[in-house]
Amino acid sequence: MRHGIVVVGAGGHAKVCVELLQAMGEKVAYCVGGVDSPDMCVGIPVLKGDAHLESLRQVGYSRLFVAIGSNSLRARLSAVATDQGYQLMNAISPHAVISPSARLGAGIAVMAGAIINAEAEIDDLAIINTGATVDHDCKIGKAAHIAPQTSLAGNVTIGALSFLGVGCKVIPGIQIGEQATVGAGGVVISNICDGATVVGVPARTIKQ
Ligand SMILES: CC(=O)SCCNC(=O)CCNC(=O)[C@H](O)C(C)(C)COP(=O)(O)OP(=O)(O)OC[C@H]1O[C@@H](n2cnc3c(N)ncnc32)[C@H](O)[C@@H]1OP(=O)(O)O
Repeated sequence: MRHGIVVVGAGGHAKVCVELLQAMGEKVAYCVGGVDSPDMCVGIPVLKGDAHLESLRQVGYSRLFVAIGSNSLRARLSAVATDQGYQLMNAISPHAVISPSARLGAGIAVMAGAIINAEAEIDDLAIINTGATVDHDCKIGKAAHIAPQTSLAGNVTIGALSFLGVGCKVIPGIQIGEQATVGAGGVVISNICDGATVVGVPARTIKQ
C-alpha cells in the first residue's frame, strides 16, 4: 500500500506546504511538529516530537517533506530523515511556472505564482516562495530561501542556506555567498560575502 507523505513542521510554512502537496494530488498523512505544536495543521493531525519520524518509518512511511522555514533547521532535519531512509519529496504548486530546462533538486518548495526560467538550477531543500521569480541561468544553493515577491535577474547565484526577504531585487550576474541575508525590500547591485546581512536600496552591509 502506498502511504501518504509525512510533513515535518506544523507552523505557517507547513500549512502552505501541506496544501501544495494536496494540490499535487498527494495525501498528507501526518505532520510531525515540536512538543508545543498545535494538534492539527490545516486539517492534518500533528504528532509531537521528532521521535515520531523513526516510528512512522518503521510502520512503512517512506516519503517525507520538511516544511520548516529556518534554513539551517530544514537542512538538519532533512539529513536526519534521509539517514532514516526517507525519500525527500518536492512540493510544487500547479500554479508555478517552471521552465522545462530548469533543474530541480529534492525536497524543494515552489509556491503559487513563482516563475523559474530557462536553465535555472534549484538545489535541494530550497524554497522559491509565493510569486518569486528566478530568471535564466540562476543558481539557488542548498536550503536557500527566496521569499515572496523577490525577483532575481538572470545569472544570479545564491549560496547555500542564504535568505532573501520578501520583495528583494537582484540585478544580473550578482553572486550572493552562503548563509547570507538580504533584508525585506533590499536591492542588491553588488556581490555579497558569505554570512553577511545587507539591507536597503541599494543594499548595504549591516552585519559581516
Ligand atoms: C511567507 C513568509 O512570511 S516568508 C518570510 C519573509 N520574511 C522576511 O522577509 C523577513 C525579512 N527580515 C528582515 O528584513 C530583517 O529586518 C533582517 C533579517 C534584515 C534584519 O533583522 P535583525 O538582524 O533583527 O535587524 P534589526 O531589526 O536589529 O535592524 C538592524 C538595522 O537594520 C535596519 N533594517 C532591518 N531590516 C531592514 C530592511 N528590510 N530594510 C531596511 N533597513 C532594515 C533596521 O532599521 C536597523 O537600523 P538601525 O540600526 O539604523 O536602527
